[in-house]
Amino acid sequence: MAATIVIFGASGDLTSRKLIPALYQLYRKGRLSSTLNIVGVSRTKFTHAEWREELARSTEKFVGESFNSENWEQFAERIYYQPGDIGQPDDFTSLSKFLDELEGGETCTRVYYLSTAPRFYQPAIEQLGQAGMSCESNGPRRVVIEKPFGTDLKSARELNRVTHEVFAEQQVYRIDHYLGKETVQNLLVLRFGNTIFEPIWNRNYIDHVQITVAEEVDVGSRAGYYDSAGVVRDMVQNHLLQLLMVAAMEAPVRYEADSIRNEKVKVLHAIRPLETEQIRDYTFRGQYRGYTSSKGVEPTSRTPTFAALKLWIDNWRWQGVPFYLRSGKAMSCRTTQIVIQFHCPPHNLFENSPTSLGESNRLVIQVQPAEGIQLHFQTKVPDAGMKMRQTDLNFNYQKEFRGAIPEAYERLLLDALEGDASLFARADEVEAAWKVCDPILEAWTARDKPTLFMYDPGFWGPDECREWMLAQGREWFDTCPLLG
Ligand SMILES: NC(=O)C1=CN([C@@H]2O[C@H](COP(=O)(O)OP(=O)(O)OC[C@H]3O[C@@H](n4cnc5c(N)ncnc54)[C@H](OP(=O)(O)O)[C@@H]3O)[C@@H](O)[C@H]2O)C=CC1
Ligand SMILES: O=C1O[C@H](COP(=O)(O)O)[C@@H](O)[C@H](O)[C@H]1O
Repeated sequence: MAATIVIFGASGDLTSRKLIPALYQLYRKGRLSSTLNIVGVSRTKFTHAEWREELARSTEKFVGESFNSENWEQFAERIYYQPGDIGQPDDFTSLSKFLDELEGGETCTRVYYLSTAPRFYQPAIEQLGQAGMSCESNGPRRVVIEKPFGTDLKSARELNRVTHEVFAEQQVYRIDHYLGKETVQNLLVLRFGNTIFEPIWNRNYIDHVQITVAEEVDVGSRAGYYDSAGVVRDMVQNHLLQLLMVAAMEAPVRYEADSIRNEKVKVLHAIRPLETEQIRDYTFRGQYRGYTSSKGVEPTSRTPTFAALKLWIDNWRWQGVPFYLRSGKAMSCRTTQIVIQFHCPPHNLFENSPTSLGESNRLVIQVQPAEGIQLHFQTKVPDAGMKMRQTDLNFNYQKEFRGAIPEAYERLLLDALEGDASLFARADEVEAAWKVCDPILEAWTARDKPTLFMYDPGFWGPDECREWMLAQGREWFDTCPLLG
């Protein structure tokens, strides 16, 4: 079936940096229908040709060597631009007419991608409804909504309510680009496509799980947005909780959107709610030195750029196993990793048997940038009695498959066009994620809020966070992945 993707926020950063490069890569790989049209909408007065020229420049910059100008010219023939303001109903009438003419009245899949500031999600959805553009009489109609989906539980519920007045839930694709990352999907394969991991993936063998999303970059040019959001809204509510769900969920019955999302949301429901008096013991907030000098940030800002949480999942599998989540900007290196830390052996047979967690088995899932998996285990040192040493088995995606790892947006855009919502968040899922985060956000802004610890850029967050872990007999896995 023919398809049209309509991008609201056409002149914006996400469109030029991620969406169009991803669509171009899909085209280059022959994965897009030859009848796909791409229509950009924003207020800037581009002609079709001007927008194509802009995109040629940005796409060349962002896809690097894989850019081919001949190929681009063919791809660009299907790119159109329609100026429009989300606040103007007439602009939706004109857009609807333009799309109908472009599609020639044929049955056609339409995907509306909301890549604008979050305050425009609700009006854009309402306008699409008023213009009759969600009606599926001439083919499927879907809406992709970028993150953040709300700023707390109340606003997320309201956005869901408004969305559901116009689109049925199966038409709604709430994006979290971490779910489009190859290694996150590989975690599903690791867990449910093998027999050896599932029997040990529980409280009997696992001491704790660490999920780290460390960024080397600071807030950069997004300081204005970031200062009102902070790390919990920007990273924890979405990306970190998604990683936690995939690591902790039960096996879905089928690889199909609702089976997967049913299991994921059960994990969120099982997270023990943090009582106000526990927030001080179970959460940790930090800010990198120099943050308040960034352009767009209040000099007195107390916005956290670093967070660490200790969460418990109250179910049969995970009882007694803490999940540590940590994320921060301006840290030592860029790394997203999930560490499954196994218990020490129950009996010390050898002279230097592992007696600390740091020496016992550990499975490290490197989500990015050195995509891969490492298993740390003990081996005998040759010719040295029964002395042992920690070593690892190392699977590296790039070495194994010798191809570039596709951008998350490639997979997600293709899935949205094909109607597969498995890697998108469902309404109840985003609300349940806010239910986990709201008490933290409230306690962190209350009068007697916990200390905001400072850290130097280029480190693993505040020293006090390391000490907090050590006091629990555990250590953060502070290792930058080896690249190349
Ligand atoms: N950039 C990124 O890396 C990421 C972004 N996101 C999310 O994606 C969304 C877009 O982000 P980003 O591209 O960075 O934002 P930008 O500020 O770069 O772009 C916003 C876009 O919205 C358009 N716009 C603004 N007002 C209107 C209006 N009244 N009617 C129609 N269009 C309008 C702007 O164009 P014009 O002024 O021409 O109208 C522009 O194209 C945000 O929700 C963000 O949170 C999520 C993850 C990463
Ligand atoms: O959604 C966001 O994600 C990016 C990090 O994404 P990654 O794919 O580069 O890991 C983060 O920098 C940004 O603040 C946040 O809004």
